[in-house]
Amino acid sequence: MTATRGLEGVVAAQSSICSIVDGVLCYGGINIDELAEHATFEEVVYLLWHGALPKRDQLETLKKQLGENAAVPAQVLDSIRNYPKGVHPMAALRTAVSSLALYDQEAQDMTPEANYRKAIRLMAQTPTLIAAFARLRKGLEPVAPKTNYTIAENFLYMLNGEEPTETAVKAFNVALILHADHEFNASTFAARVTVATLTDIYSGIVSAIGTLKGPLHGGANEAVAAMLTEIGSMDKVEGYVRNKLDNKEKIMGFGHRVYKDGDPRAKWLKQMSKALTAQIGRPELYEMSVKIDDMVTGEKGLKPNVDFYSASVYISLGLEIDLFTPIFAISRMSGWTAHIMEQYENNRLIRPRADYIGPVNQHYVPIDQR
Ligand SMILES: CC(=O)SCCNC(=O)CCNC(=O)[C@H](O)C(C)(C)COP(=O)(O)OP(=O)(O)OC[C@H]1O[C@@H](n2cnc3c(N)ncnc32)[C@H](O)[C@@H]1OP(=O)(O)O
Ligand SMILES: O=C([O-])CC(=O)C(=O)O
Repeated sequence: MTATRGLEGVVAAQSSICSIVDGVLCYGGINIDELAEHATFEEVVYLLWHGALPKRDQLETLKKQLGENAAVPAQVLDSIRNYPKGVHPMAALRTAVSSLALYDQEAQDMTPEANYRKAIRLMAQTPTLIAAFARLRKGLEPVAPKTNYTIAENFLYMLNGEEPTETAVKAFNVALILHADHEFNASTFAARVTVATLTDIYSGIVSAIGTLKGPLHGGANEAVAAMLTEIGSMDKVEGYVRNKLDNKEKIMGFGHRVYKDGDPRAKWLKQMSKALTAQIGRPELYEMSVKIDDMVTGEKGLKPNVDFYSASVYISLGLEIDLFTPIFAISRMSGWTAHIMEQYENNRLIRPRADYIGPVNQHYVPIDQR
């Protein structure tokens, strides 16, 4: 038995949710470019969950269900009040989502209908949990969600306690669409492995959140923002990047396990970064990003992934850096729940083998003889 490091190139299961073929990303067979240009995030959620775009009444029903389920149980909100203020919001989200299960009467109901209702609640409540923690840690009261708002509107509204601008909602909607699913990425795979034991949907989502948090995955967008802050100005870009490359250190937001010729989502975020940084009067954030991109692409042949330009987009939207990965989680909740439901539909335990390379023919030695 020979191991494939990091399971590179291993096809682990069949799926009908999302495809990456020759660098083209599609949800339910629809190119991400068309969705980014025309769709709403709610349409994409429906597409991932049902395999087809919703008709008008189906979309209205889903929006109503999401709006009506956005408020979180009071017990969960109260427990968030007691979280240490300095913890990372992804750690807070991991615990908060886990605690949602404690107050969900249907948590252990494994019927497809109950799992679909839980997917709706998870999708609807994740933005509320994140916004509540983001406010409580600053000593501000949480803002209750509005039942008639979209996910993008509601999150920005709950976070800031004021009506979001049309520009912010539009940009946020596109960012949510672009991050919604990505076949067997690490966090989705973690979720599928977890629920393949036939445990509950919340357990799968907690695994996924913990997995997304890492800097090699979703956490990279925060690392990119930290890098832009550390660099600070255009004249420092070259020295910074050269130093990293010479020391063989990774530059966050570049490279990808699947895309070797560029991430199709990055061009959208690059375009948004250009427009939004100009609008807030900080074009240097975009210019520094482009210079880093040119150097890393030119010298290492590594292209920016979805996390690279999303950093300057989110900074432009006035979002705090440590909320970037939780925002990714809001979007990816749609994909995680879609994959969990697909896994349940045709389940088999996921259990690979290890290529054992440890010692053999050893014997038990009594403790005082070791
Ligand atoms: C939503 C997402 O999860 S997108 C990915 C977000 N993660 C990042 O942006 C973190 C930075 N990027 C990386 O760490 C990697 O490119 C990953 C994790 C995305 C992909 O990893 P892998 O497919 O395992 O590639 P791996 O890490 O083996 O890299 C292959 C080679 O490219 C180099 N490399 C890969 N990414 C980078 C990078 N960002 N900066 C510098 N060098 C890099 C590696 O050092 C390695 O070089 P070597 O062969 O000389 O040792
Ligand atoms: O697919 C991956 O490995 C990582 C990624 O881009 C994502 O999860 O969006």
